[in-house]
Amino acid sequence: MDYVVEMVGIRKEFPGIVANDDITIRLKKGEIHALLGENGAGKSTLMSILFGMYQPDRGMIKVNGREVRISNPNVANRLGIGMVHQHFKLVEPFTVTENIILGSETRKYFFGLDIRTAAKRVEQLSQRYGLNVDPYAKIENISVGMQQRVEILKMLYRDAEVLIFDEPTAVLTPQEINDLQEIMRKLVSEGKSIILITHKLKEIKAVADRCTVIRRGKTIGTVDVAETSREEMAEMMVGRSVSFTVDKTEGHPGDVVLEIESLNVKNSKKVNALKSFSLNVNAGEILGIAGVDGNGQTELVEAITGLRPIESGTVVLKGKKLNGLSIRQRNNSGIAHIPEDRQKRGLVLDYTLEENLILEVYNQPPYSKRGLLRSEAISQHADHIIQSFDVRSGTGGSSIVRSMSGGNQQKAIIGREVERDPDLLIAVQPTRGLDVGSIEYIHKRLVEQRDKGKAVLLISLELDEVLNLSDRIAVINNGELVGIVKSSETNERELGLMMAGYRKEEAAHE
Ligand SMILES: Nc1ncnc2c1ncn2[C@@H]1O[C@H](COP(=O)(O)OP(=O)(O)OP(=O)(O)O)[C@@H](O)[C@H]1O
Repeated sequence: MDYVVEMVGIRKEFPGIVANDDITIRLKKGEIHALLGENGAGKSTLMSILFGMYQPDRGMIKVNGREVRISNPNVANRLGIGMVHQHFKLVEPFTVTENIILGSETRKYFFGLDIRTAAKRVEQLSQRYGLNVDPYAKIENISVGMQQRVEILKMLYRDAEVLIFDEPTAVLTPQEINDLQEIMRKLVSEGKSIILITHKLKEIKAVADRCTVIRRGKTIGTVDVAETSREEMAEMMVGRSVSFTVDKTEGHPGDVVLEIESLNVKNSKKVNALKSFSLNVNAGEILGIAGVDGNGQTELVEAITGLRPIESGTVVLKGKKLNGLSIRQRNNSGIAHIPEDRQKRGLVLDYTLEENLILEVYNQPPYSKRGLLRSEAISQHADHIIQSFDVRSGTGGSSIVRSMSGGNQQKAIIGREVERDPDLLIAVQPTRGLDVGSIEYIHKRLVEQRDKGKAVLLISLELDEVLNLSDRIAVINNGELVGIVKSSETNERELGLMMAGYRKEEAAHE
């Protein structure tokens, strides 16, 4: 059998946890091979080993049939292995070509003598694989989807034959996801081989040939994707059957909790991002915002939470005007916020999990008394959240958050915010990067919040999630409210049209 990469019996231990415990995965030439596993199952660790960032404690790696030792990423590159990380590693003020040659530049390139030759090669690669990237564009001026293509070009420029994608669609819009899938198909049709880490079973069904499932550091098996259902893969992954729909009864909305009236807000480029935007969210309801990324959702959340100034209009929470209040004052007024960017806004990565779980309340009893932190209360609080939200990490509350898997970081934030018992819970992309088992769990917790009488404002780019979870859906387009629909009376098609700017009545006739 023609395997381009074989990883056999890989073991990797971190303090307090065996991240990879005898894992085996074999990649055939020209296939898209999905790597599926729960949050913290050990996928990123395994791929970091293949990319030379970690050394395995045990096990063997073969590339094109030859046993190799991959001591660092340069060795991986030389062996034809490239990786697109979850968080891109690009220099914003540089151009596409400059970013691509960075690290592989010869003296010639460095002194700017031959950027043009490099740009030409970038252009050729871009055309060959249908990437459509302008070699001279600056990174700061191109979309996230384009930036990802630059990362792909970086691998191709270094003649990578094996391409590792670590949750590549987590940051993409639905259209960009389709485009990326096309690109992947093109790459394998030209003889490249792909390992795709993803939690999205739909995507695995759409593009992958085979799928290796791991659970808690161990290989469960490798299956042929065409012959395996989504349910079967989910069950292999979490060890129990998983429901893909949200179980919820009819909501019982109460009084208005959040009142937004004629809100005008500018974005970072000083362009109007919200235009006379009005919306109410009631107690006991989940109101979902549906929209293509970049249509004002981020600015809306920032205006409510105090991260962005309001030009005009009002934001009122339970009868109290929030305009002009500080972020802390708003927090104390009853707002909890699960932010879009968990690493930048949600966590202090070099703090412990315990410390992260009291970020907004560390100065309040029972966590501090007469200016002193009370470690026992802080530990108990952390243990409670770790237990009830199934947050997995090496050494519990004392784990440094940076070392935790992305999904477990997210569960920690959600636990922290829900436990604050807010009147309004703003959840932005709450299940981004989470496995299906955790998504099911988080959805239940959000519905539980609703049933307890909280107002939940959900912002998600996953239309499935908005439809499944919300009671009412507000569609936003270009900073304006297109309309509000009941989720029980709409469907993906109608929402899609409204997201493109059609009013509800027009969408019905399209
Ligand atoms: N550098 C490290 N130091 C200590 N523990 C680590 C380190 N890297 C990973 N871990 C732990 O190893 C386990 C596996 O993590 P890994 O990131 O490989 O999981 P994953 O399957 O990629 O998860 P996710 O889907 O959430 O990204 C986790 O419990 C994580 O906390």
